[in-house]
Amino acid sequence: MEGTLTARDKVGVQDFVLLDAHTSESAFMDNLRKRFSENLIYTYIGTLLVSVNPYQELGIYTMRQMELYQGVNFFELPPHVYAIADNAYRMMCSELNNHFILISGESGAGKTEASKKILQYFAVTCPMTESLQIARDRLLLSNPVLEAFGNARTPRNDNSSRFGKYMDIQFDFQGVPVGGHIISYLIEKSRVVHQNQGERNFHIFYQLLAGSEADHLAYLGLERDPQLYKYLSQDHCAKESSVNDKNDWKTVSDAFSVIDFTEADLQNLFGIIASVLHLGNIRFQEDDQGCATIPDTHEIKWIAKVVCPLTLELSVYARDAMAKAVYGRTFTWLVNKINSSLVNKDFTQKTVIGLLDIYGFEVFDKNGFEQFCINYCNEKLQQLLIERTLKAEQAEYETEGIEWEPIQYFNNKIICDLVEERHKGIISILDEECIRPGPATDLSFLEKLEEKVGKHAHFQTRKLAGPKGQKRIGWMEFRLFHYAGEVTYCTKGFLEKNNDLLYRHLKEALCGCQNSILRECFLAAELENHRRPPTVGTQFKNSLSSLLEILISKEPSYIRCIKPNDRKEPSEFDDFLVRHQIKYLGLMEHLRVRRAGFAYQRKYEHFLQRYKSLCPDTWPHWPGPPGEGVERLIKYIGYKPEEYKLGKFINGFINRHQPLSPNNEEFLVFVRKNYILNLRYHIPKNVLDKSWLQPPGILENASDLLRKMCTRNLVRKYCCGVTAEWTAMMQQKVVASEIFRGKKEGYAESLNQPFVNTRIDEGDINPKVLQLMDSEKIQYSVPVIKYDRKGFKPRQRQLILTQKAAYVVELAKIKQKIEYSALKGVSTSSLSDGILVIHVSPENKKKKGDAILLCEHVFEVVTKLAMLVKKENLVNVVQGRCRCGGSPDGGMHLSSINPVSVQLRQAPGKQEFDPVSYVCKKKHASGSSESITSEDTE
Ligand SMILES: Nc1ncnc2c1ncn2[C@@H]1O[C@H](COP(=O)(O)OP(=O)(O)OP(=O)(O)O)[C@@H](O)[C@H]1O
Repeated sequence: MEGTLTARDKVGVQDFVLLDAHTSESAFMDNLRKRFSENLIYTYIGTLLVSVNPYQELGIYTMRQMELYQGVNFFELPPHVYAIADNAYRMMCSELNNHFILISGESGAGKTEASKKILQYFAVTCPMTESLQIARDRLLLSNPVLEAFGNARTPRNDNSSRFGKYMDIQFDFQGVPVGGHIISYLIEKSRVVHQNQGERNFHIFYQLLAGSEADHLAYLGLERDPQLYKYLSQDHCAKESSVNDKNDWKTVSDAFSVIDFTEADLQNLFGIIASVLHLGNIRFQEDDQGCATIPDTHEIKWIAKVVCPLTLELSVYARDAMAKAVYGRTFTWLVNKINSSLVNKDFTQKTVIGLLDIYGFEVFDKNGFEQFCINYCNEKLQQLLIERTLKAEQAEYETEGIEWEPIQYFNNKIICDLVEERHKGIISILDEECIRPGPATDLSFLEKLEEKVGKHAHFQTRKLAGPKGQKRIGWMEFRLFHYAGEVTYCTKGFLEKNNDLLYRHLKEALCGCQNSILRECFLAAELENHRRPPTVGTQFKNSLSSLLEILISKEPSYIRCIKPNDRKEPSEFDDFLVRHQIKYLGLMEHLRVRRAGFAYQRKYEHFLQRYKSLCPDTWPHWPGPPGEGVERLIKYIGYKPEEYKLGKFINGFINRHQPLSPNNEEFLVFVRKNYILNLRYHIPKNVLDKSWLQPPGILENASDLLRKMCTRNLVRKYCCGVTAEWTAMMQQKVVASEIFRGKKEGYAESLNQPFVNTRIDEGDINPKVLQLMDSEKIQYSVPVIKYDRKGFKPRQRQLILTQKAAYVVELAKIKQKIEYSALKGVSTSSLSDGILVIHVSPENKKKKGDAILLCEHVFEVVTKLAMLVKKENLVNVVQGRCRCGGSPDGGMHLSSINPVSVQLRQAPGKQEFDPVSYVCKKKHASGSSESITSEDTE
């Protein structure tokens, strides 16, 4: 096989494993350079693909090329990113397991391009049904949208991803791509308010200005020139970009329409983008008391009214913090929105191929908190690579009993621990500094680091470095010796960025704002929650740990991208730069492991299936055990003994159901170890998760015991986490189930909506009212009821209501009309009409009548009302619609309703009852707000 490969590939070797001088870095470099100069940018190390960015279009991504690689055995064609994609896809289809492709390399090395090529390959070559074309288009078109909002120009890359991206492509049992899911990691929010020399803000700002219609810009209060905006003009080069913003705007706009964004979504989204630009242009002046004032309120009218007695410096900080928070959360909203358009609603089992395109290792002249996070992420991914290749491969040879010379490699776990270890690592120390009382500063954080990790071999500061090293480290800096090289970080801004705080009153303003995207991003519940949110560092650490969990349970493929020069030039191969990347990407170590082992490793069954036609004894069918068939086949072809090795697997496998004996002993140990090791990645996550890794026959008893232990543990954990409020809510849910299960529409959907204690409170009403508000506003004084476990508390609130908000008034009427002792029962219809009727005692009825409510949370309100008056049995779920008068067809009988039932008298007979339209009609008739008070109706 090797011979044919070499003959076909005249330029160097297309698999580094075939290099004679496989330990020589120079030989590796020569091969890479030689191939690059002939525009052969791809080379394998076994199944790992090394890709060198050509910085030019090479014509190697055509339809013809895609067809060529489709379904062809991995080593039969020259190396290509399509071969990696195809291989993962074929394995997924034949072995029905999940895969991921990890694409790594430094900024500008070609990761995003590689992931796009893979996505295109699947889109073109996978089987497709007409109805699923939309899923495919959405997968493809999510890219330009995410790039517009998450990418920016940096000195290293005109289209640099400033967020990490993991995308799952889901396939059905026929291998058709049917959906997807994207997880984003740590978008670089600081870029919104500040960019270094030669860099730009996120593309979308420039695209909107360059491509949007003039009247759209006017509507947003924007001018076309980016230089007019402080957040876009810091580097004085916004216009000289090689990026074509106008064209890109068109692409992005077209993409939006495919991925399910409504006009309203887009209006809100670009309203936010415009607001961020206006926000950046707000200037502050100091008044006599040292407070900041805003001399020119022109911009404010485009955003909102903001009044705050802050100093000049704090005002600038607050403005920028707001811009960052708004952009960051809008980006998360965007990813969620794209996900909802990619979701596949058919819940049959899917297999997935995940694509991980995450920021590469970064070393700038000045490195801050962002670089610290990015490089920590790269350390974690290197750990994964070590675990899954270097370590795993060596362990496998050992298990298989194949002769092996251990390979030395640097295990970077020590650096991961330095950063992430609980209570001891840099992130914990930073968190402690962020929350401790007293004046914590970036400098005090640095001092804490020196005190706590000063002795670590991979950490250094100016104070700790000897006289020689001192000059190269500043007073505010610390240095980490990463696996990829040393990086000096400036601690300035670490505390602020890790805290990522937003003034409460700004949050309040955002919670109540009219833009529905922002209202989704800034929930009122956040203001009520007084617990400190996890810091950015801790959130990032947790999300990386979840990412690794996702990856570790899948079969890996790797693409290592290399950047040939810093000037984005085609055909320029900078030896120094490339050598450095080869080193830190661990390519030589990887090659040594692959070379010491065997380049091609397959299970006996798969090998035999693929090559059985080469030997008359195995063709068309080998009757015996596959291992023996392979041996026969290989001897027939004429391989020398040193050219192949057969693993032990096979004898043990055959005798796996026999009692323990030397024949199967090793196999059973291997199976046990494998199962336990695998099990740790498939442990159920919560008490409802009933999944469990299928055990091999010999481990059924052990697996059963383990499962019980695990369930007990999860139950204990669950019980420990149950609060008094939660218990109370669960009791309410049980009552709700007794009342509604099987009787009322929408009950099943209501199950996962939590009951809350303060449903009818200021916080709840205001956003609702605001949402419903239209131009016609009326001042309205209304008693608002707050109910909690102690009972109802009336309050008087001055609210601004519109007609459409009248249902709030309806709800408020209860208090005016009835006392709880008078409550005799509650009725709802079996439909999802949101209507409930509260029946009162006959004496009360004379005065006030039953109360009819239109309410969004019927299940909750009815349950709580019933429990409050201890009359669960008196809840009546009536079949059919609410009708006035009699109800011969079984609808809800409302004839007992007294004065409030003016509407009933006005709408006699069996007409449908609609409180909202009634109230609206009534108001229109009188033309005054009083017309909808209960006094009036009486
Ligand atoms: N296979 C390729 N063929 C042609 N040009 C390429 C290829 N790969 C990358 N490039 C060029 O290099 C540029 C940078 O590549 P890309 O954006 O993929 O880098 P990256 O590794 O994702 O960087 P970052 O980490 O900054 O996001 C691309 O915009 C494109 O111009």
